[in-house]
Amino acid sequence: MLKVDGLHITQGAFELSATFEVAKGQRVAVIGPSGAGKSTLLNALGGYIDSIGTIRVDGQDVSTAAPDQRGIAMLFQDGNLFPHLTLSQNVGLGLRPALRLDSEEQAKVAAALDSVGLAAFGSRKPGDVSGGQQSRAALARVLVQGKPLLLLDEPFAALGPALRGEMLDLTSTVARETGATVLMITHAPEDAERAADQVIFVHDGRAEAPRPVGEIMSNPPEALRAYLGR
Ligand SMILES: Nc1ncnc2c1ncn2[C@@H]1O[C@H](COP(=O)(O)OP(=O)(O)OP(=O)(O)O)[C@@H](O)[C@H]1O
Repeated sequence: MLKVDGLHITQGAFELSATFEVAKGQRVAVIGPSGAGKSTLLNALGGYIDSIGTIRVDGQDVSTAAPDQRGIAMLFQDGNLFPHLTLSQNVGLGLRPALRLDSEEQAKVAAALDSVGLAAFGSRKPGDVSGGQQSRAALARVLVQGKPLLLLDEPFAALGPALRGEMLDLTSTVARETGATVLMITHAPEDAERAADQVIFVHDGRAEAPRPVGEIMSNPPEALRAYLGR
């Protein structure tokens, strides 16, 4: 579903290489030391920074495509909700930046809000809901786009453990329902064990091919063991 071949990214003095494949519907945790290049990898896949090499999504070469033409939706760490817009409007931005939605698009927004348990909260503004509800709205904005590949850059890092777990489970549920493939950066190995099928370990200038989460966590390679402190 995602095929990355000879990807090479340069950011100042930092360089990262990656060659890997991810099958459709897989939930993949991206882990590795701070500064290893996890965000850089996702930003390059999403088309937000330049890279060389080939990125294929569902068989289509999107290496030079604009971010909105890649079949990819990305959720950033802070969720980026606009405080002056309602949750519905914030979700609607995922469909149409100008926010003039037709009735079909409005129905999609309502369905996305419903899928994250916010059906009754669409008319509220971010400041009038809890942090967890804000996270749900940000997730809904990604879901409403209906893209086959979701890239999540530590979207729930600011939440407490219980809420974070809840959001991870919700992400898993909606990914399963929609058949979306998910790549999710996390610093917490327990998040990977809870919500991922596979792990991409990023270190020493490269992103390794995904390995099953149980296998890599129970028998971590040396560099991962050092990172995990085990
Ligand atoms: N615009 C930039 N110009 C130059 N170097 C950059 C730029 N953005 C990031 N870097 C460098 O690229 C490297 C990888 O950064 P990146 O944010 O991808 O790491 P990360 O693994 O996501 O880290 P963290 O876990 O701390 O968020 C770092 O050394 C960082 O300083």
